[in-house]
Amino acid sequence: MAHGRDHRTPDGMTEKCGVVGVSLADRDAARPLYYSLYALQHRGQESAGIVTHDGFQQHSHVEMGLVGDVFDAEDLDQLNGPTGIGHVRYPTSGGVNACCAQPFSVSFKSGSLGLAHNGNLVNAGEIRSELEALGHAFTSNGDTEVIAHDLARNLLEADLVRAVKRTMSRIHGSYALTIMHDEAVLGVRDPEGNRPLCIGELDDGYVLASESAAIDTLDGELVRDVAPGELIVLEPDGTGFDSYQLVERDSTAHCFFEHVYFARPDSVIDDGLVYDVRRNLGRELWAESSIETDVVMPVPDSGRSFASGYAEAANEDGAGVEFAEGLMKNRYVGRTFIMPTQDERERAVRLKLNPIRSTVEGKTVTIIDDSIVRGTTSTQLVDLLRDAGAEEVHVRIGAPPIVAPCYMGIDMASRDELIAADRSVDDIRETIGADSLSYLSIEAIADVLGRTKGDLCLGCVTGEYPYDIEDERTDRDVSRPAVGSESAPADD
Ligand SMILES: O=P(O)(O)OC[C@H]1O[C@H](OP(=O)(O)OP(=O)(O)O)[C@H](O)[C@@H]1O
Ligand SMILES: NC(=O)CC[C@H](N)C(=O)O
Ligand SMILES: [Mg+2]
Repeated sequence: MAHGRDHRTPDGMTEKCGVVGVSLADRDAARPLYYSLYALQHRGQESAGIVTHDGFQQHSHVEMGLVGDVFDAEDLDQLNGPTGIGHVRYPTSGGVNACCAQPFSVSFKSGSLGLAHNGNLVNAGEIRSELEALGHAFTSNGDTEVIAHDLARNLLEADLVRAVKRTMSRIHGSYALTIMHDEAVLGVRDPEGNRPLCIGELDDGYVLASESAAIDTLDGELVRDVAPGELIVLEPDGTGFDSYQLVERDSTAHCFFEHVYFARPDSVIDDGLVYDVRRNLGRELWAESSIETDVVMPVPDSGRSFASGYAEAANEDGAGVEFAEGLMKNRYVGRTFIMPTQDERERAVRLKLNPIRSTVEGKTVTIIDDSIVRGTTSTQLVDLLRDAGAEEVHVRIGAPPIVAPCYMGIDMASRDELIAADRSVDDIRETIGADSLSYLSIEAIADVLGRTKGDLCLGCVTGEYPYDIEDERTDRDVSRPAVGSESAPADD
C-alpha cells in the first residue's frame, strides 16, 4: 500500500529504493524493466520511473505512484531502445514529489545521462554547494541529482570509467546506482557494500538489480553480486559485461537490516538466500531465548521465516510446539512502520492483522517478529491476543533492539520515537504488555551472516556508525550530517 504518501513531510524519510538496469540484444528493454521494478515494489512506493536509449536519443517516463499505476501499455511502447534503467523510490533525501522522482536525466555537452540511486549520501550538501558555485542548476533538493551532476561534470574531462571513479571518490554514504550514459548501462555499488546490487543473465542480455528476485521475474540467472566499490558496464548489445574494481576498502559496512527486514525472502543477497538467513536467525533466537509455549506464531509478513526456524529448532529440542499462522493478514495493507503518524500506524496494524481466536484461546502463545521499531505492532498484538483468549503472550524478536536512527536510508525514526532508545528490555516488555520479551544478539546476526561485526553496518543497534557522521541529529532530515573525509582513490 502506498502508506500515507500524501502526508509525508517534505524531507520525510524512509525505506529503501530499488534500482534496475537492462541491456538486450534485439528487443526493447521497457517491459523487462517494468517487470523487474514490479518485483522490487516493496523497496519503494512513492514514485517509479524508466529511462531507455534507442541509440539516438533517451526516452523517459517518471511519475509519482506505484509501478502498476505509473506505466500503461502506451507508456511502455514509447520507451524505445534495447537498453535502459529503472527506479522505485522511497525518499530518504529531498522532497516527496515529482522533482525528486528517479531516474534523473541530465543532458550535457558530451551526451545524455540517466541515474537511479538506492542509498543515502552524507555529504550531498557540500558537493551541491560546490557544483552550484560552478554554475550547475538543480531541479530537486535530494542527494541523487548531486551524483548525476558530479558525474556529468567529470564526463566532460575524463572517460567513462575514470569519471565514475572520480565521482566515487567524492561522494560518501551508501549507494547502489544504475546509470545510463548514452546507450551504455552501468551499475555501481558503494565501497562499503552497504546497499545490495547484483548481476543477472537473460537469454538475450544482462540485467542489474537491487535484488535477485527481479532477475528471477525475468526468468534470468543470478550471475553474482556486484562487489563493494565495483563498476559494471553492460555491453550495449547484451552480450556481456565489463568489471572495474574502482575502490577497495579494508572493511565493508553491509546493512544487516536488509537481510532481517527489507529484502524479499526469495532474494539472494551477498551470496545468502534471505529466507535461509531469516530461518537461521529464528533458530538462533530459540537457542538464545527458548521458552515453554503451546503455540509459535509469526507476525506476518517479515516474521514468517524467523518463526518457522524458531519452531523447527524448538521441536528438534523436543519442545513439541505447534506452529500456527494465527495472525491473519489483510493482503491490501502493506508495510506499517513507515507510516507518518502514530494514529495512522496504529489503525494500519489493526487493519492489517487479526488473530484467529481458536489458535490462541486458553494457550501460551509466542509471537515471533523480525524487529521492534516504535513498538506499535507488538503492543497492539499482545493486546489483541489477550483479548482473543491467550493465557500468556511471549514475544521473540529476530534482531537486536533498535536504539539509534539510521542515516543510510532506512526509516528508523528519531531516537525519541524508538521504543528501545532509552529503555531496558524489561521496560520494553512492560510497555508492550508481554509476559516475556527477548531480542536476538548482535553476535548471532554476525554469525548467521557469516561476517565479522566490523564488516556490518550496525549503527541502528549500537549507535556507532561506520560512516563518520559529525552531526548526529534527533530529527528526520537525513541529508544534513557531514561525513569526515576518507582517503580518496587515486584518479587513475
Ligand atoms: O515496532 P514497529 O514500529 O511496529 O515496527 C516493527 C514492525 O514493522 C515491520 O513490519 P511492517 O508492517 O512494516 O512490514 P512487514 O509486513 O513486511 O512485516 C516489522 O516487520 C515489524 O513487524
Ligand atoms: N530510499 C532510497 O534509497 C532513496 C534514494 C535517494 N536518497 C532519494 O531519496 O531519492
Ligand atoms: Mg512486520
